[in-house]
Amino acid sequence: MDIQRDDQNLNQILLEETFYVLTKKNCVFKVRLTRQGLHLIKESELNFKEQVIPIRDIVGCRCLRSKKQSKRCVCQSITRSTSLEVVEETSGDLDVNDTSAYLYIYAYLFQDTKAASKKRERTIITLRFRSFDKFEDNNREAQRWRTIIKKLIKGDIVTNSTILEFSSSQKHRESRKLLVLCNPKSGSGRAKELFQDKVAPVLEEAEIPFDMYLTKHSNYAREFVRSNNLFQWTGIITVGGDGIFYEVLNGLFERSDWSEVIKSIPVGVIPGGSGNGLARSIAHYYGEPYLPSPTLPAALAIVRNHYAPMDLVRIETTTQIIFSFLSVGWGLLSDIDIESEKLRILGGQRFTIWSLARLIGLRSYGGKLWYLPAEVPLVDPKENLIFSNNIGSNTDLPTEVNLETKGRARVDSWYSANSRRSAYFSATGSSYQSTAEEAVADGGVNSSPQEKPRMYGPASQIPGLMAPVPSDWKCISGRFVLVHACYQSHLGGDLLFAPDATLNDGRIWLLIVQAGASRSQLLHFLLGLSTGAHATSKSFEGLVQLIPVNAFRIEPDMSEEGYMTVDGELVDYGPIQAEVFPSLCRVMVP
Ligand SMILES: Nc1ncnc2c1ncn2[C@@H]1O[C@H](COP(=O)(O)OP(=O)(O)OP(=O)(O)O)[C@@H](O)[C@H]1O
Repeated sequence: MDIQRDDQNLNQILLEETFYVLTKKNCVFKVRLTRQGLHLIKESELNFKEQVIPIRDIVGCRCLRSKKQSKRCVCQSITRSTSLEVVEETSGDLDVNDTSAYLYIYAYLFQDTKAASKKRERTIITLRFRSFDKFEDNNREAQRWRTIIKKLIKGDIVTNSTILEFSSSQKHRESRKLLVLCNPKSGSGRAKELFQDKVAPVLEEAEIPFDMYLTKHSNYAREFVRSNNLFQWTGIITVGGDGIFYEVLNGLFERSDWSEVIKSIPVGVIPGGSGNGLARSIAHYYGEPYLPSPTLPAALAIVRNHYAPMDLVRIETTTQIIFSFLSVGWGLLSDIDIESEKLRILGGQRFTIWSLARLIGLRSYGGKLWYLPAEVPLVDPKENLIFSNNIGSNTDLPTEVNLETKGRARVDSWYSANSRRSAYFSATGSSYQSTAEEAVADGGVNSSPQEKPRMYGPASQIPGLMAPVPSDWKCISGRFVLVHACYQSHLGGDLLFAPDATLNDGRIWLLIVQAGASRSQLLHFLLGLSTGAHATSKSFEGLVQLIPVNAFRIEPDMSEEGYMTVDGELVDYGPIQAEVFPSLCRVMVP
């Protein structure tokens, strides 16, 4: 019953208007706005067709006016079609003869024709309000639609009384401002361009301002978040790989006000590095198409104002405390990650080549592994694995839809609104801080790098690293090819490590491969990591264990040398322990 009421609520008509397509005789569109989305209902003499643009696919909308046409050159063909150019209503360049108000609605439609070809397509719907003689009246109508659409995108409650409230001249004002920290050296060194070309345009469409800082050196982002007043921003975005996110996260825990910050300021990630495990995992949990445009689900996550709690893992080594969001590694996978650094120039292929090299010169490491098995799952992972809100848009919309209200005689030859080709308007108040400029907003970033900052964060619930392990922990001792823990589904863009993991399942997924496996078995295991087959296929039984745990400790044989990594970053080789803190921070999700 509740569901039915919800459905009715979703389909309640909030706004409705009739528009016309003047190029097609007698083609009338009824456009309705409901909590579910924008309904384009085509009514012609012969048929009736409804297409819905779900609210969750809409990133933003803006009201514009048509631009004054530049004077015709005498040599210009009079038959050349003039495309509509639009400007802000405050522009001195507007066409005063056209009193229409144009509402541009930007959407990224989810298309799920075949499971293999899920994708999002950018579409612009243009509604031309022209029923009144005066621009002010047309604009009031357009602004009313814009305000309500923006409220729905943000997830605000829209009632009949709020609609009335916004039918006056009240305009939507954006209250968000983001801090963007970009590592220009990550991946192939194109993270800044990636942000400017792929993400900034979506933020502009959503009219979300941001301040962007480029990191100048390793640990820059960490120092930045540790020492600046973060409350001037409503969210922090990292652009780069998992390394820059790791810096930001640990910088947050070096603040005495960490608890308030992680509760009130969500973090988001734009994948631009060579290791993008977190971004890939978030797209996976929410059923968002990741390839060929990995930045799009991340950009949508930022504009949608949706946050989800994420587990963090507190790591203790003999020298430091770390807060980790992705992984702890010892053995084969860490060796490949760290030692292939010297082949960086090869891009992603470095991992494949070094995997083969490491299989030929296979190593194992002696030591002890203790773990505390996870109790009954906090949530059923199967229920939670893919949480997709994607309503297939069921649309066959072109990339532009231009509709107008009936009204005054046409004053221009209309069509071709902003499209993929369009230049973007600058978002109000956004700033780019170049590498040449001082990035220090509050003057604190470069202060005393020698001083080791204190790590705050929640207190450990398990005995310290040097204390005996509790009796209910299990122990495996011997030689290991690898022990790798991960708390996300994906360890990297194409490594499906823990197929059942979710953002906040309260679990660490511990992968154990003991010595004794043949090279060919290990080759199959490494190949299986790309699809998750290592965890699901029976052929790996006895070779590979994937155990959900709440905490673990590794004590390597210190007479041997090796690598240990946390979130892909090298840490001191030696005893290490980890415990999960469920839902400790909030991340932006699509
Ligand atoms: N301006 C900079 N110059 C050099 N190194 C930087 C700079 N900014 C950040 N770093 C360091 O680069 C490291 C890797 O960053 P990131 O994860 O963003 O990219 P990546 O390509 O995925 O890296 P990797 O493949 O090494 O994990 C981080 O540990 C960070 O400390």
